[in-house]
Amino acid sequence: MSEKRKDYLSWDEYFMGVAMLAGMRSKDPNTQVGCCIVSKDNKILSMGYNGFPIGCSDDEFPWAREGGDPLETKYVYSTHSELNAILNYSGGSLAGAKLYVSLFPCNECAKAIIQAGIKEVIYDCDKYADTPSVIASKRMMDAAGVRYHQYHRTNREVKILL
Ligand SMILES: O=c1ccn([C@H]2C[C@H](O)[C@@H](COP(=O)(O)O)O2)c(=O)[nH]1
Ligand SMILES: [Zn+2]
Repeated sequence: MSEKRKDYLSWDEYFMGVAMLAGMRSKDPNTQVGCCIVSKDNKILSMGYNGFPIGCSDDEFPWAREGGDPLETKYVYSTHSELNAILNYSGGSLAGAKLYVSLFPCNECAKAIIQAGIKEVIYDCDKYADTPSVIASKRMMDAAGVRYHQYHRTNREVKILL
């Protein structure tokens, strides 16, 4: 009898891979963020990516990062991947869940994560670690007992023909 496969994805690879795949739906030209929320017993509960709210056209609202008028930048309109994933969940409580995300959550997402009862955050990139937003995020998650740690990249290449 043949043995079971040995090179299957680990749970972390699987969930971070799903988060990264979700991020590939983002229309943000600079930073695409994906998120995957998982139950304590490793079941996927919800996913999300950064984008504009329903009814706010990707073609009409601005994707710019800078400009004299804040109303002409994406920041005042985009819904973050973590918030989308939390809001996309229609199954009841997310208490005790884990959240995989490709970018460290900002302070606004940290508030939503804490209030949803999510207990663990696994993130990939932390490129805004020095900003007040991420410093505040870590401060709030520390105070609220939300654990966070960086995903350990395995450098496994996953090829999917679509
Ligand atoms: O917690 C977060 C923080 C940011 N995002 C999204 C919001 C924006 O669409 C991009 C960041 O764009 P930059 O050009 O790198 O400033 O990331 C998120 O989804 N979650
Ligand atoms: Zn955020």
